[in-house]
Amino acid sequence: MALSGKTAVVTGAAMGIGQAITEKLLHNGAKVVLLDVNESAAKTLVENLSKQYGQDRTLFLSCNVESEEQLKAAFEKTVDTFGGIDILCNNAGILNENEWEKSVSINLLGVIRGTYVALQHMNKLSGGRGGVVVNTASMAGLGPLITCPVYTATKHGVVGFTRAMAGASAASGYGIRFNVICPSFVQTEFLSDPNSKMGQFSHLADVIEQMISKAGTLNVSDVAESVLEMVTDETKNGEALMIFSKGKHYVTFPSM
Ligand SMILES: NC(=O)C1=CN([C@@H]2O[C@H](COP(=O)(O)OP(=O)(O)OC[C@H]3O[C@@H](n4cnc5c(N)ncnc54)[C@H](O)[C@@H]3O)[C@@H](O)[C@H]2O)C=CC1
Ligand SMILES: CC/C=C\C[C@H](O)[C@H](O)/C=C/C=C/C=C\C=C\C(=O)C/C=C/CCC(=O)O
Repeated sequence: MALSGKTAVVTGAAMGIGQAITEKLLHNGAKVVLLDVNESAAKTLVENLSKQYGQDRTLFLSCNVESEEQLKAAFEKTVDTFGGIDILCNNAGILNENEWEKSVSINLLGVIRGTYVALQHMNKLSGGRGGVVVNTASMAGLGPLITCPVYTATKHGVVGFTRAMAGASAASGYGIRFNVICPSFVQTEFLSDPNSKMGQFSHLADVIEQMISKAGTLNVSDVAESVLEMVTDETKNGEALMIFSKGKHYVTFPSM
C-alpha cells in the first residue's frame, strides 16, 4: 500500500511510540490525525509537524479512547476533513496495576472501541475504502510479565482481538487488514518510575530490572519502522510482529 494520499488515525499520538508512528507515516506521504488526551504535548507536536510537512497534513483532535462518544466525533471529523480513513493505529496505552480497571478500559477496550467505530467508516461493505488497522500490543501480549498481570492480560487480549478481526474481515470482505506489533521494552516515558506502576507486585520490581538489563531497550523509530512494514505490506493480515533489541520476527501460533 503506497501512503501518498492516504489518511491515518493514530491514538496516543502525542508522545512516545505514537509520535514516532505519526512521523513515520507523514514522512512516507500519509496525512495523519493525532488523537490524544495530552492536549499541550499534542498541540506542540502538531505545530512542529505542520512546519515540516505542511498545514494540511496533520490534525490534532482531543480524544480519550475510553469514550465511544469522543471516538465517534473524532472519526467523523477525520472523514469530514480528509474524506475517509485508510489506516488506524490503535496505540494508546497505560501501565498501572493500581488502576487496573482503567488499564483494561484503555489498553483493551480502547482498541476494541476504536476499531468498531473506525469500521463504520473503513469497511468496504458499508461504503468505506478498506485499509489497514495496526494495533500496539507488547511482548507482554505473548508471554507473562509477572509484575503486571493486568497489563499482560490486556495485551494478550489485543493480540487475540486483532487476529480474530483479521479472520472475520477476510471472511466477510471488509477489505481491511488487521495486524499487531509486540515490542519488547521501548525507551519512552512509559518506562519511567516503573515500581510505582506495579501496585501489589512492586516487590517483584527486581525481576523486571533484570529483564530490561538482559533484553536491552528499543528506540521508538525501530517500532515505527515495523508499523510501516505492516501498513504497506499487503500480504500481511492477522500477523503479530515481535520486536526486540536484536531484531524482529513474525510470531507462529498453533493452528486451529
Ligand atoms: N514503552 C514500552 O516499553 C512499550 C510500550 N508498549 C505500548 O505502546 C503504546 C504506547 O506506549 P508509549 O509510547 O511507550 O507510552 P507513552 O506514555 O510515552 O505514550 C502514550 C500516549 O498515549 C496517550 N494516552 C494515554 N491514555 C490515553 C487515552 N485514554 N486516550 C488517548 N490517549 C491516551 C498519552 O497521553 C501518551 O501521549 C502503549 O499501548 C504501550 O502499552 C508496548 C511495548 C513496550
Ligand atoms: C516495568 C515494565 C514495563 C512495561 C512493560 C513494557 O513497556 C512492555 O510493554 C513489556 C515488555 C515485555 C517484554 C518481555 C520480554 C522481553 C524479552 C526480550 O526482549 C528478549 C527476548 C527476545 C528474544 C525473542 C526471540 O529470539 O525469539
